[in-house]
Amino acid sequence: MIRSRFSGTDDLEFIPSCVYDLIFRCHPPPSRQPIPSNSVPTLAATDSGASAKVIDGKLVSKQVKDEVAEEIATMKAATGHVPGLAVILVGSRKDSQTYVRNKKKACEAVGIKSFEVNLPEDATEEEVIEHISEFNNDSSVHGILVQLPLPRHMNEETILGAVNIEKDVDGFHPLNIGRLAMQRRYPLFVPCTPKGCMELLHRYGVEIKGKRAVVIGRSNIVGMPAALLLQKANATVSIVHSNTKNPEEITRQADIVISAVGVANLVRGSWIKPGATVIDVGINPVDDAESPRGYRLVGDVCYEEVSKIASAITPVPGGVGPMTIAMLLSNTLESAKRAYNFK
Ligand SMILES: Nc1nc(=O)c2c([nH]1)NC[C@@H]1CN(c3ccc(C(=O)N[C@@H](CCC(=O)O)C(=O)O)cc3)C=[N+]21
Ligand SMILES: [Mg+2]
Repeated sequence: MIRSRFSGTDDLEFIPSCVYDLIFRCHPPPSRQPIPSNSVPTLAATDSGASAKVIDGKLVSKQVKDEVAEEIATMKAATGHVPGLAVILVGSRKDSQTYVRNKKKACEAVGIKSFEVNLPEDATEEEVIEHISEFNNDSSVHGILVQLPLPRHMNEETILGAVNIEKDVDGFHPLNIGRLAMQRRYPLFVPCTPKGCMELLHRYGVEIKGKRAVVIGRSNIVGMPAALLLQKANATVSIVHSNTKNPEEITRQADIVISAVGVANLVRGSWIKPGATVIDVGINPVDDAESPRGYRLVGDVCYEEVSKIASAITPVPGGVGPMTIAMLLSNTLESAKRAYNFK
């Protein structure tokens, strides 16, 4: 054990030297994939009164999945190996079960082997960590995802910190987050939802450098990493949160808005600068007797109003959600490529 250079931060007071190397070694920046020839068309500015271009997350996620599937086939032919993703689900939340089932299906569709562990709500932290350790030591597993939220008696940071950072395809390990926050440093993995937002901006040709961006929400899994990614892409970034005095006024300055707060229809037309690009991460259930499930999903953004003012907007569903899963598959492939030294 060696002393870390972070004084006063208890969590990082003692860290193994191999981890220390990983923090301070400058990991090469991820290679930018070229925009494929079958890519979505570049956005054109819309006239006032016209409606915004729809940023189609379903379409882009399909493109990403096709690219991932093709690379996996090539890797399998060359190395004999396929990527493996392990998902750990604790408890029996219906929404979490649905997400995990969808992830499993998505893995199968692209050729990723999936592993699943289901633990009861009253499982102990130690049990969860035991399973994580097993997957850490299993060379056929390249990605480990602990479905969130965890039951309340568990310490999220302890559990996420037990994942080998080289298999942390969610990008939630404190060391991967730390590197995301550092200048000229790169994490081994970027969290899937904010990465999906950036991928949408990239594939739709939205310029980020020098632009004003506002992120609404500061969660560990979306808002905070989204703000860091936008800043790394050279935007000027503000974060609007529950204590912000004038959220509407600040958001109206933005060329790019990413909203991730979980409040249905919070962002009204009056919050948006004409021509801005709006990425809606919210997935909020609202009662709807006509829908087969008894509810439907709406975003944080009042689509009716904002789509008349923005130049581009993601729908809910069919926007960021499908991209989250596509980025998870892409991160898992990247991890396997690193493990087998396959370029
Ligand atoms: N360790 C961990 N990693 C996660 O990435 C993670 C998590 N925990 N916990 C929950 C959130 C949420 N999340 C979504 C994934 C896909 C859709 C998605 O595909 N949504 C579809 C619709 C889904 C529907 O219709 O029910 C859409 O927006 O079009 C949404 C949300 C991943 N999360
Ligand atoms: Mg994620």
